[in-house]
Amino acid sequence: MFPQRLDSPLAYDIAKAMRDGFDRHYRLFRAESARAKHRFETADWHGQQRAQRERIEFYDLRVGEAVARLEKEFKAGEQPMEVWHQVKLHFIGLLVDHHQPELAETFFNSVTTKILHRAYFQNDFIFVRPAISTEYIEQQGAPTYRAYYPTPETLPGVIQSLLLDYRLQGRGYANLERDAGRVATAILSRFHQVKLRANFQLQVLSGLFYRNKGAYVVGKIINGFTELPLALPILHDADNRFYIDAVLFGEEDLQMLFSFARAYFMVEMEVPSAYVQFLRSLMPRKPRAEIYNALGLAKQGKTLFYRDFLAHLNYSSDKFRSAPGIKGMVMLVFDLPSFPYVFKLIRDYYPPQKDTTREQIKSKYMLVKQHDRVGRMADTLEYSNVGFPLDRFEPELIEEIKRFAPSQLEIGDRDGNGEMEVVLKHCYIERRMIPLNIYLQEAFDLLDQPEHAHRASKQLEHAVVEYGNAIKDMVAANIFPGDMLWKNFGVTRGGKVVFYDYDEIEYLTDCNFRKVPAPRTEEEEMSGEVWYAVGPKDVFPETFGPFLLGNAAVREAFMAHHADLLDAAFWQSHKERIQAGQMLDVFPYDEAQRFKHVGHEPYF
Ligand SMILES: Nc1ncnc2c1ncn2[C@@H]1O[C@H](COP(=O)(O)OP(=O)(O)OP(=O)(O)O)[C@@H](O)[C@H]1O
Repeated sequence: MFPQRLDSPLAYDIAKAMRDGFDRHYRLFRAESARAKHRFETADWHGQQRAQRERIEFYDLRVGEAVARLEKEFKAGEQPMEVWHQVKLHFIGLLVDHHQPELAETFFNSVTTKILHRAYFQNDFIFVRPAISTEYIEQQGAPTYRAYYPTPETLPGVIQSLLLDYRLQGRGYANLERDAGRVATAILSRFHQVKLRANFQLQVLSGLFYRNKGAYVVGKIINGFTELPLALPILHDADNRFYIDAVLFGEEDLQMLFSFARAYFMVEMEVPSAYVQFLRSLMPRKPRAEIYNALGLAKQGKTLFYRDFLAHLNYSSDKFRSAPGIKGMVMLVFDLPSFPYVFKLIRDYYPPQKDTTREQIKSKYMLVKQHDRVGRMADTLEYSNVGFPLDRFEPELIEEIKRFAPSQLEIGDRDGNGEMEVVLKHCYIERRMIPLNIYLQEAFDLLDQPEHAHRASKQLEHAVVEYGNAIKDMVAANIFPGDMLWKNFGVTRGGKVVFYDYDEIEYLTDCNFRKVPAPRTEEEEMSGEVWYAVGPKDVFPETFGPFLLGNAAVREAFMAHHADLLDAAFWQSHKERIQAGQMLDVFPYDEAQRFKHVGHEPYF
């Protein structure tokens, strides 16, 4: 019910305290993101990763502080409905000229739902959809992007200015002229058969995107009606001078850079919605939720994801079902065929070989969230008490949840609107992929059909090579996947192989990689059992083969490219490298795209 009067000073004070709470959050978030520049300039790679990890916690800390303040100063939880109606309206008023109104609304929802009791948890009090528009928000003197208007002749010079406009301090570019020339050559070779139009221009976001050991210029080239997305990775050479490593062009390359399987960027932004709008023009198929996530604004990502999900439910009629593939021993996984995500519940009981607990599993998922995911570990969104319409579930799936995760399930009319809901106490949501075992099986099936055999053998080889590359990228980032069976990996739309089963994941540096000892007696040799003592963190890489390489074609491809994964020395040497403090680059683009491999010299 819309209040007739806005006359409660208390409601105003509560709204104001909420906005102050949000402003404090964004100030700290932004300051931490801004410090990424200095860490990049000074090659503080460990600091960069630590900050990426720690920034994830900021939101919950600030929500907790705001809740405590509202309870202490205003006894907010005891205020009647009339006051809360007015709080929301005052809050809207306070956001009129705000530069992050969508984030502030989400913050309001987080704080409000923590304070109001479940019976009160009504959509009237929170922002079910945005109240304030994010269109055309501008800050004087701090434009979201910069535009440059070169001709083919001035392009190298313009690119030099474009790079210098980021005002990176430190040891400077090793050879700015060379790099600008290479970038200009790459751009002109993309446009050499087309007429350059009067509006030919480069637009680049005014903040650099920092992650791990890289900083990225992100923008687009416009010519006539064509727009070509562009990104330039800036790295350090051995003398800590900067250089441009490659030019990434087009939506696919940008999607790789912004993949859900990578750590979040640090970007200093006054108006995040304007960044999202610009990035969306580069990757129109990427949901806004994922773009907010990639920018480190995970709570906004979650909010938008849930809104998209509810909208999708309204415009679809299929049913939630158990996900295709081999069932998990610790996770119960389901999906909605028309929706490209899976939902994962932790089971209440695990078979004896899974010596774990709900808390341990959650901590492994948290480890992955905070770690550099190197393009090989899917990000997860974590939800509590999430509701789904009961009539959209296959009855078998409800039975499965009742049987294997009863503690997580509640069925009832939570909103009192006459519609029965399935409420799941805790679940993870992640991008759906094709499980690698299914992908391989499809290839095996086709191998027997002469007209498809060639394509199938290529598919198979690609999958096996990518699988090994995925493991090696994780190794580079100090991750031992634990359970390396095919079924624990998925194939993305872009053909990348990504890991998604985290319950046995360990830091590589915590594992003990060993060779199987030589048998001392004939009985030991013949026993067929593990006769040697095995510590809890011992790993015997040479024993992986029998589980993975039963199929001859798979074995051949694997041994040709990744035989080193079966050798304890390979793992041990990486462990020692990491222990010595070295951090490897895992580039979000193909090795072949790097300038050092691109043969042609610049035109200039
Ligand atoms: N992101 C995903 N996309 C598609 N299918 C998935 C995804 N995540 C999980 N699955 C399916 O659900 C199954 C179980 O998932 P997961 O491996 O996470 O569970 P688990 O209980 O940890 O498995 P395990 O028994 O190997 O420990 C997978 O084998 C796969 O078939």
